[in-house]
Amino acid sequence: MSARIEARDLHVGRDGAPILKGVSFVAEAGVFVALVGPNGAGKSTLLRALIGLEEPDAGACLIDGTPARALAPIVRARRVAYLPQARPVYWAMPAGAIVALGRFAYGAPARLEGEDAAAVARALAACDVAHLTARPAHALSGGEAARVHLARALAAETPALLADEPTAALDPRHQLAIMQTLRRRADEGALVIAALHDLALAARFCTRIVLLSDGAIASDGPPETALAPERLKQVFGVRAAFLGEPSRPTIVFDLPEAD
Ligand SMILES: Nc1ncnc2c1ncn2[C@@H]1O[C@H](COP(=O)(O)OP(=O)(O)OP(=O)(O)O)[C@@H](O)[C@H]1O
Repeated sequence: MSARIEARDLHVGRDGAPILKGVSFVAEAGVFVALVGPNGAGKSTLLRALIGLEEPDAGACLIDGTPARALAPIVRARRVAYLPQARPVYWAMPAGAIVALGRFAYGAPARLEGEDAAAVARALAACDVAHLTARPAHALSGGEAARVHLARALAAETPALLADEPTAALDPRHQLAIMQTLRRRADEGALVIAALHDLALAARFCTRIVLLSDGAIASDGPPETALAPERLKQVFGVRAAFLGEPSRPTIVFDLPEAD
């Protein structure tokens, strides 16, 4: 399994306003990258641009060396799975059918067989949603729906997986289980990039943190340097104290003291 995703001096704007202002980075197979930053920093825009859903104003996004927007959607879908931040479902589709969509790019028949069925079963188990497959997707709880949509992305078993807030709305047990699953995917050779707000989870499970601030990379490296307290103060405007074992950190945040 190989995957390489690259942004080269990427500029993306909307309605004449710049959102990403010269983002450059390369991520390769076998790494779990956390993309973190304040609300509005540009994390979702960057993930969308990396897979070709945003047209750069300047610069480029490359998937395995090819501009993302030049890849045919079916080819791109076999290389990169994407979990968007917004996942609305307005109709009574069974949750199991949503997960099965993860095999669509491989031409899977409506009634899954062989490797397609096995991949879906693995994803259902990883996201603890096998008991929900017959339920209509629009009638799931927020966390159940989030896990079903992640299972859809995991079922594709692509060399790269880009996930926008995969742990949002999840209870603590499922947050840990999902982070473990993503970590395992990377250890097995996939490239995983996840936008995350929980910095303690990011520091615990990811070996590389890309900290985005106002459309640019403020730091990029291992958790201990990319999430150093002075960085967090600069970027998030909070005081941060790391507690506990480095392998299982807890972070306590405080608002800055009044001058
Ligand atoms: N369709 C749009 N039109 C205009 N501006 C937009 C649009 N979508 C996003 N933006 C702006 O682009 C900036 C980056 O948004 P983006 O969703 O990428 O941020 P984010 O880092 O993912 O934020 P969050 O943590 O809140 O999910 C924000 O200022 C946002 O208001």
